[in-house]
Amino acid sequence: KYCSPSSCGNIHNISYPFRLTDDPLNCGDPWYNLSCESNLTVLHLYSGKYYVQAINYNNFTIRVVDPGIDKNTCSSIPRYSLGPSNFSEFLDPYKLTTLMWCYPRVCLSTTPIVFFKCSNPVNSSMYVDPSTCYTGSSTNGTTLSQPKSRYGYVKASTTKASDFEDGCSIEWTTLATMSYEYQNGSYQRIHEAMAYGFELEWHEVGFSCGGWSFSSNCYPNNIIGFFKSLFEWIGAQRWAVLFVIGMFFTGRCILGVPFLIALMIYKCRRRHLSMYNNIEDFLQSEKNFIPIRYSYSNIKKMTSNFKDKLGEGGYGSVFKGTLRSGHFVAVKMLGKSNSNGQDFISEVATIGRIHHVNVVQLVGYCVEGSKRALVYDFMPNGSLDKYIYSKEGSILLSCKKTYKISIWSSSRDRISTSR
Ligand SMILES: Nc1ncnc2c1ncn2[C@@H]1O[C@H](COP(=O)(O)OP(=O)(O)OP(=O)(O)O)[C@@H](O)[C@H]1O
Repeated sequence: KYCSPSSCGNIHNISYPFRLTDDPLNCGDPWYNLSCESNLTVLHLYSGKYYVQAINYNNFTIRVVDPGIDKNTCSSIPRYSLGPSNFSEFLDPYKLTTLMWCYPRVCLSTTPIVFFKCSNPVNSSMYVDPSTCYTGSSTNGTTLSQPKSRYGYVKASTTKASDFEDGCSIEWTTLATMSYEYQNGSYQRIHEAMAYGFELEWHEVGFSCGGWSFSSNCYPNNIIGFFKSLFEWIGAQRWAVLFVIGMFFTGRCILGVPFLIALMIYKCRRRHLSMYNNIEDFLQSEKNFIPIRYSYSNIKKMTSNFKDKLGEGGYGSVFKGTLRSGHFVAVKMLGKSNSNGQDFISEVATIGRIHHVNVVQLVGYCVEGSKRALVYDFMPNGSLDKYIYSKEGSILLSCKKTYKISIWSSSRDRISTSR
């Protein structure tokens, strides 16, 4: 219904329900096919081909003319025979109907034009002698092409059985849209009306599918009908559908990848944040016991940018540092920590609380993002294990002293060797 209009010859507005035979299948209604032949728009009616003169979409009428009629040649006669009975009397969406228009002063109707052949001359006002048209005078009903024994007449109105004159038979009929006053006029007027053509009406009103409709097809109102019309629609719009699917997947790729990256970053940050939260919560709850908190820049400063490395333990490297007071410290950088900061928490929670002459003192700590450090008193003689597990011959401690230290030592090995 929404296809752009087609055109052929003088007819430029061929649109729904009409369609040209070459138009796309989804355009127009197949019941209203027109063909374009030698630049003339043709309507096929029964076995005849009629030239379309005009299509009026406001009053739903199409005007056609018989190709045999030439408006300048009075002797031209219709090529095809057609009568009112060929058209529906009802408002039928699939059939054209004859029509009658009545204006305030005049009524126009699609009138049957009946061509008679009679064996005797007829004296009736309804029977018009066509020979008057091209001879200028009556030749008693004979036309130039007719044998003298037969008399030709034309009657422009609906013909009942009682209208038949003796010895007359119908040769052929055609239609012309004309007013009533033309019906009783001369053959010239009747010929003019035939050259104007006849109007037929189509009916869009009352066209209801009652189910799933697609283009001019109607499908039953059930699931199968729905899918049939859906697939037909997809078939007709396949380029648009392919475009939308393509856009969908392209969009997914373009937007999906950054979205995935953003999601991963978010998840990662959440994990780290929860770890930091664990530590911060612990520090808040234990603030009465725990030692000084240093910033990471403090740590860098006190270790002169991690210049002097003392050793490497299970959790990271230990560097020598100096506090502002001049006091030496050992700074343990917790690098290989477990994910939720438990190692840091347990170290601070245990060592931070212990104040014993034999246990190395935790002076402070640093928590800044993923950077964590523990600051201990510096033991100038190094780790106890250096003495306990030293190679044979280099033992500096007597057995008695080693035993004494062992008794005093806690589960941790940070015990002052200076004692
Ligand atoms: N307070 C300190 N004073 C001087 N040196 C230290 C101090 N703490 C650690 N060190 C040095 O750093 C090294 C590593 O210490 P760290 O405590 O990290 O390791 P560890 O005791 O061997 O193992 P773990 O990580 O399981 O405790 C020690 O061997 C020692 O030489």
